[in-house]
Amino acid sequence: MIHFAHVTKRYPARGDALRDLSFSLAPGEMVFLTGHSGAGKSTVLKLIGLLERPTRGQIRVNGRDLGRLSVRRIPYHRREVGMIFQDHRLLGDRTVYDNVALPLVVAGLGPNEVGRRVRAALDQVGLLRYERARPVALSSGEQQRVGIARAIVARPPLVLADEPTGNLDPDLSWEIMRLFVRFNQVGVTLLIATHDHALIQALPYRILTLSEGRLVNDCRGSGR
Ligand SMILES: Nc1ncnc2c1ncn2[C@@H]1O[C@H](COP(=O)(O)OP(=O)(O)OP(=O)(O)O)[C@@H](O)[C@H]1O
Repeated sequence: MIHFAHVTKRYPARGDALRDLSFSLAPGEMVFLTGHSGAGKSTVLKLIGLLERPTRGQIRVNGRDLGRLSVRRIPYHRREVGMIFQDHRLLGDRTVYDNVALPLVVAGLGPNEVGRRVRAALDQVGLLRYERARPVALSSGEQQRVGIARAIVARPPLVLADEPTGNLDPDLSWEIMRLFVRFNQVGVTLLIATHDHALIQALPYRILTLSEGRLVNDCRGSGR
């Protein structure tokens, strides 16, 4: 599903954020990406979502060489990659329903299909009753779940999450992880960047560790 081959990313004036990074994720895997602040975790996710381009190396996602993707194909790629951010990035002046509907409206789906899919996504994250609320009226954990519903509403085969539990207490963090496990059980591939060592060690999933832009460990959580 994801192949990085000798990827280097240099931000002008900041040096290399990623250095000669190679790794692969098979379809259907759920993998955590960890490492110190500034290790390059967000940069990996941005490269996969085409929010940034590599300086060197090749990235393939879902069979596509991102370096050869024409500008016309970029929206199709983005539709196949659901992105979840720590700060939710919700539109404050729109309802929960409108926020979740956005990717489908942009994709040109009709209102009936949008309604069906938005309600299915809100149901999955347990927020159907809040569809008419504004995001500010919700708790941080609920806002994060709205962001998750928006990321999965177009049923992407790949979901990326950047510190999805960063602002949440342990109970809410577990709730979010249980959602991810459920998505993974129905075949979604997930790559989740996180600092939360206790959480990821307690789950039996693969853990990639970055340090200063290099992959320094590829192991599995103990699940205990
Ligand atoms: N847009 C940018 N312009 C310049 N430098 C950047 C940019 N984005 C990231 N960097 C730098 O690249 C390096 C890697 O940053 P990145 O955000 O990928 O790390 P991270 O592991 O996600 O960190 P954190 O856990 O703090 O979010 C850092 O040194 C950062 O300052």
